[in-house]
Amino acid sequence: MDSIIEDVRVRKILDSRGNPTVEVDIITWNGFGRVAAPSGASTGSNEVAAFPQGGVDEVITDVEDLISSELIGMDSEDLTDIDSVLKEIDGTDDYSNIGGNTAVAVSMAVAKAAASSYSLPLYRYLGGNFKNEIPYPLGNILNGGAHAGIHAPDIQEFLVVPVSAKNISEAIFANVAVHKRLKELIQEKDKNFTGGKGDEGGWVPNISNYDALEIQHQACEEIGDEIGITIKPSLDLAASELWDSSVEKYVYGQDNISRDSGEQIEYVKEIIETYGMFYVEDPFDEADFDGFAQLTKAVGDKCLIVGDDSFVTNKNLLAKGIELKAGNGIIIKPNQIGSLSATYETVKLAKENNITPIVSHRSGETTDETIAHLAVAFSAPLIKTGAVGGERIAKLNELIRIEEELANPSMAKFD
Ligand SMILES: O=C(O)[C@@H](CO)OP(=O)(O)O
Ligand SMILES: [Mg+2]
Repeated sequence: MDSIIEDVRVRKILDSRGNPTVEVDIITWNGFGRVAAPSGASTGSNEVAAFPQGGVDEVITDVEDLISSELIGMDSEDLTDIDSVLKEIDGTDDYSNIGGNTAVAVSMAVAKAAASSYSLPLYRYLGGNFKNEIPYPLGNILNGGAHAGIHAPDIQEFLVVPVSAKNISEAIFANVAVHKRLKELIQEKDKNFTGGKGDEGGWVPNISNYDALEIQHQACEEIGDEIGITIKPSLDLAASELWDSSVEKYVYGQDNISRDSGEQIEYVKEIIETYGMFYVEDPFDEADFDGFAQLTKAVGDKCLIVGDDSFVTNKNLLAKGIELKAGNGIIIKPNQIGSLSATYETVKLAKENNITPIVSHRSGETTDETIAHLAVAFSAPLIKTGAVGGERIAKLNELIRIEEELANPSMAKFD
């Protein structure tokens, strides 16, 4: 009774890029859940459709009534049933009628409302009482590619992980210390740098990919020595954005260099070895499972090789990746797949096969903090959610609050 859905409200709100997105409220007899959907700029081609053709406005005018008439009276605890109902209402394979962002916001808001109906935080409702591990934050310190303007490095994300931090506060402040130091190092390389930032709050300088890798490494070492924590560099190459199928090459415009698949493998391998990369996401085009497999075989024992656009949080694509050994990590973004139940199934399959799940934000975000709860509930050892910026710190600060609530908190362990 406490968790029966009494009302569903959908509204149009702003995201961090100034684009419209949906926010959903689910009201139960004794609870309330609110979730806003994020959106990507470098999206995988197999992601579900974010919105119907008419965009967020169509969701508000047509879709809201359809959803609320079906969901009112259902029990918010029956999430898999509710996710099936949403799929039925939509009637397509990719949520192109109601929008994957609408579906996922409803799905996650239903889970939050169920948790709230029993006065539980979401991470505990989903993960149970014994959860006590906090994920390490992957902080974004320099932005390039589709998250930045022209003359930025081609590599999309230069990230850092404070792998020996003892608690989340130490971890988060280590990341921002690197972010701050990096600004000083950029100013030495790019005399015209005005302090500009990209979509995820990392700096956007006019420097080469090589220079960016060098100062990323330097900033990690310097801050690590100063505060006594090991901080490791990481990358998201978002290589589908670099792949030009007409010439079958990865095009690095900022460096004026193109690499074929074999050269790309060598290039990424060399970067991992030279800089001691902890984590490398999307080093190849989303369809190049063979490239992923070769790199994983060569350096997968010392670096996480992570699929984002290749897997799009889809358990069937992950199953193919497992079979081909195309990576040892998977990015988890609920809005790529359109429901919390499907997200969970993918996480489960990953864990059963020793594939590390990394819960992640999108480049277009809101101040919604739900993914912080998901990362704890799923026992994901890493969360990728930026280092600075209101929509990024919403998740990081929530992790500080969650850690405070846990009985015997510890940082996550890597298997
Ligand atoms: O590629 C990525 O991993 C993400 C988030 O960092 O970017 P986007 O949301 O633009 O897909
Ligand atoms: Mg990515």
